[in-house]
Amino acid sequence: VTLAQNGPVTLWARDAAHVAEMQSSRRNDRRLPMTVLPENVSVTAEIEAATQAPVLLLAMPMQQMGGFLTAHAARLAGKTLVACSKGIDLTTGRGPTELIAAACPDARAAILTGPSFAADIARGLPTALTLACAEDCEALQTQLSTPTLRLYRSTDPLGAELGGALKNVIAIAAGVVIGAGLGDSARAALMTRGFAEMSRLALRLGARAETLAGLSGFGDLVLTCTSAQSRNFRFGQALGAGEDFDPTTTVEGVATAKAVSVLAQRRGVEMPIATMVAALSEHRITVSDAAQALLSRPLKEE
Ligand SMILES: NC(=O)C1=CN([C@@H]2O[C@H](COP(=O)(O)OP(=O)(O)OC[C@H]3O[C@@H](n4cnc5c(N)ncnc54)[C@H](OP(=O)(O)O)[C@@H]3O)[C@@H](O)[C@H]2O)C=CC1
Ligand SMILES: O=C(CO)COP(=O)(O)O
Repeated sequence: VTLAQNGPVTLWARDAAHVAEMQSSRRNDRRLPMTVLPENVSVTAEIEAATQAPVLLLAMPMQQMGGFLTAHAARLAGKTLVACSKGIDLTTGRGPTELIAAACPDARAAILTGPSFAADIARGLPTALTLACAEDCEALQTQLSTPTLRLYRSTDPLGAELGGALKNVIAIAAGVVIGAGLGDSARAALMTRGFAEMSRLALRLGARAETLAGLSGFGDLVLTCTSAQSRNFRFGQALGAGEDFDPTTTVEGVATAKAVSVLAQRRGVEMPIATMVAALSEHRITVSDAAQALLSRPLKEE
């Protein structure tokens, strides 16, 4: 919706019935209710039509991306593929740009990530994001920025994608704290120690500290841990309150917590909060046992 201010946009979706509905109503009531699609957004179910452009934005749940890339690898060769997903693929332990590089080595991989709710961007509210690509991406930065969507460029896609993936895990923990009535002070402690463990893993994997401190890391951590608009936060809140949560809602932090626990263990990086979130999401531990386990860790220097 926001990119349509820069020129024509083609929106592809996999479900032909949903596409027909969007073409006639000019809205995506299933996914982004109340938003009218601008006239120069054409909606199609034909992947051929959607892959004519040189720049393609991939916006799907992380655990679906590997299958999509493999299925359409031939069509995606030579394109600039901008991942908008946040997470770590459970099967391979890879982030979005690493998945793209593995499935489509001839494509240019970039990631667009940072504090932003789709509904806010569509309403034209001011938003700032990180656009990261291993190569120079100044032209792409200009192409994808709009009067209300301000992109900062980075040459550290690994750091950007790890920040975006890991903040969802900490947001679940923040939601648990609030849902269980453990208080705002506990949430602030979890966010800070969460940021410490996000940075510890990311730096070990080769990311840059300044990327973690930027929009894609710290920025998105703050948004997701403090807003009830976040699905990861709300999922955690339900978990903390012992309530059910709609299983069809995309909650990226659940699979990512599992993937992170494996990755951290393999690399010998301590990630106590992510490990607790993985255990809580799988109901292997109670909220009070998780809180107790975190509080009783040996005292250390900050
Ligand atoms: N929503 C937000 O505010 C933000 C989301 N993101 C990230 O974007 C990613 C997607 O999230 P979001 O759009 O909110 O999730 P939703 O669950 O709302 O929508 C998922 C979309 O992906 C489509 N999809 C699912 N599986 C496939 C597949 N195998 N092939 C093609 N399309 C598929 C769905 O199609 P269908 O309708 O047919 O099911 C749907 O259009 C996540 O990684 C999320 O973290 C990042 C920033 C903000
Ligand atoms: O990534 C997001 C905000 O930057 C969206 O968060 P949720 O997926 O938790 O809704």
